[in-house]
Amino acid sequence: MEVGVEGIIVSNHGARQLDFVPAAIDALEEVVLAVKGRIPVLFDGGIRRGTDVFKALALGAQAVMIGRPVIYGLAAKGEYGVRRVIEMLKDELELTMALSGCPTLTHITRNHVKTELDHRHSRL
Ligand SMILES: Cc1cc2nc3c(=O)[nH]c(=O)nc-3n(C[C@H](O)[C@H](O)[C@H](O)COP(=O)(O)O)c2cc1C
Repeated sequence: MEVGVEGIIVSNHGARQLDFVPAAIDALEEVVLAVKGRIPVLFDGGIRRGTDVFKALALGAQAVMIGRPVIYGLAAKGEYGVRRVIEMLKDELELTMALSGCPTLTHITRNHVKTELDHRHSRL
């Protein structure tokens, strides 16, 4: 931020280069906490269903991006397949929000998810 960065994408590039790097989802919260809301934090890597979108938003991402799922949709059914993948993610996210009592995206909070770290702290 000191050098003028206007946003951060938390990503491990789909773990394609180094498959032993930490999962992007495990790095997300640390980045969000460091940024303190000053710039947008986006997230990608491993988003496969609406519940994954919900979790990333709960951990503080402003938005998520997807890579392979749209490629799978494209390979299976062309343009229609890409549209279906996006529709499915949207429908699943909306269902997850409804089941979690979140009428809008801004209602999704950190309290909606528990991480391994939370569990570890609760045992101390
Ligand atoms: C076929 C393919 C090529 C990619 N090429 C690049 C690349 O050249 N540079 C890069 O930063 N990320 C690249 N990525 C990673 C994506 O930008 C993105 O971070 C990743 O696909 C998101 O994870 P997901 O596929 O699990 O949704 C590539 C991903 C795929 C599937």
